[in-house]
Amino acid sequence: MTVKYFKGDLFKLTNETTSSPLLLAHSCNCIGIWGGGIAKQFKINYFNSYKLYNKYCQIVSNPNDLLGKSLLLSTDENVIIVCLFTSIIGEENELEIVHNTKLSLIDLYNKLKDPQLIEDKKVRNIIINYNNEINMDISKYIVNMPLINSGIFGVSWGLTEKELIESELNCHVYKL
Ligand SMILES: Nc1ncnc2c1ncn2[C@@H]1O[C@H](COP(=O)(O)OP(=O)(O)OC[C@H]2O[C@H](OP(=O)(O)O)[C@H](O)[C@@H]2O)[C@@H](O)[C@H]1O
Repeated sequence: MTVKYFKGDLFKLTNETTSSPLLLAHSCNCIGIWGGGIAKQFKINYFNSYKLYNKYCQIVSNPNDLLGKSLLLSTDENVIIVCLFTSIIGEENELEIVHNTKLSLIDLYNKLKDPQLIEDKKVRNIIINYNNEINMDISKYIVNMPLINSGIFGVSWGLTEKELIESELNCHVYKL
């Protein structure tokens, strides 16, 4: 679908009011660490959500099972954090990470379309209510993100961008 670019810090969005639920997405490893890059900022800003993510990763016996999946986390604010599990811990090659990105975007789309798949109860209710408002038109959602995969995961942006364009989601990309 569409990819639009904006200049600046992703977190500045949290000062604005939006008509749709505020989704802030980032690529995550599958071992429960938000240790560097923008993930570290998520950990500082939303520590309770970090604990949910960490616990979720610990419960899974094999981190491979998370690859290509998404996880929606509630926050204490009006923000939903979207984790895209695109790499276990950054050791895969670019094409593998990009493939996992494609799958995790499909998983996110499916969760928005069918909120019963959403693990977090608070998020599930927000999505159910908004879906009623928009008559299940998932194109009304905006997935806000930085240049995912292009920092610590080392993937050329063009490869990730192609997957965003080919996905069924509208993405807004914030570029520092
Ligand atoms: N506030 C902000 N607003 C907008 N853009 C911002 C920003 N802050 C940074 N950026 C940019 O955001 C892009 C992505 O760069 P990042 O390196 O973060 O992410 P990535 O997707 O390559 O990698 C994921 C793994 O990084 C961590 O790894 P560890 O835990 O240390 O293992 C995680 O946990 C994952 O596992 C780069 O263009 C940064 O300039």
